[in-house]
Amino acid sequence: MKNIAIVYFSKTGSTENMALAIAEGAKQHGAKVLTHAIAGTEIIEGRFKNDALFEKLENMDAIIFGSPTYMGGPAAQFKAFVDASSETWSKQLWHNKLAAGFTVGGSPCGEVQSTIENFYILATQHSMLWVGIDAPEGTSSKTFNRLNSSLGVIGMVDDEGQLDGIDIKTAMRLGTRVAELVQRT
Ligand SMILES: Cc1cc2nc3c(=O)[nH]c(=O)nc-3n(C[C@H](O)[C@H](O)[C@H](O)COP(=O)(O)O)c2cc1C
Repeated sequence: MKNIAIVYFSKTGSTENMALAIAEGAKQHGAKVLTHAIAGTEIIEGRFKNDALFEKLENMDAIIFGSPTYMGGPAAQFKAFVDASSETWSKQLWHNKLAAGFTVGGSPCGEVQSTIENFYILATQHSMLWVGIDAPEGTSSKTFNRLNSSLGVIGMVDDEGQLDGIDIKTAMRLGTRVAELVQRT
């Protein structure tokens, strides 16, 4: 059985809902999934510290990154995790693992793509293999990937902080896709 980790930060729950949908999609396709929500208690004097998590991540076949978009990029809590991965980077311990990413924003643009680009750079620094979104229902689908992202899954909350069901469906599909592709590695 292949192992997929989903490492994310979420404050008000929408990014977490996307993470859970990705996990569900991956599990339905036979993967074992580790979800890790970054907690404030893991950040000490600005530095993320969780050695046990990094040990587990070494044994994953794929790692999926998620954060809300804050001010046009990942939240500081997620960036703290990214910075803590530098030791892993120096040893290239994530070499050739699959990687993917997801974010949630509050605006149709909101510079949310920048957050996914940030994850992509993280993945390539770690020599990981990036997985974007495919279009299983065709590129003109109105019921999948409504924000038409290719690099990663993007959700947008409404004024009540709620995600659209299509965003959840797209997130689930990313989990499925990563679970399918990881079988080939
Ligand atoms: C400090 C802060 C900065 C934000 N910056 C952006 C932004 O640049 N672009 C955007 O589209 N949404 C922005 N938002 C909206 C959040 O991305 C949105 O509320 C998201 O659902 C929060 O995710 P969560 O529910 O997982 O905590 C911001 C929210 C906060 C609190």
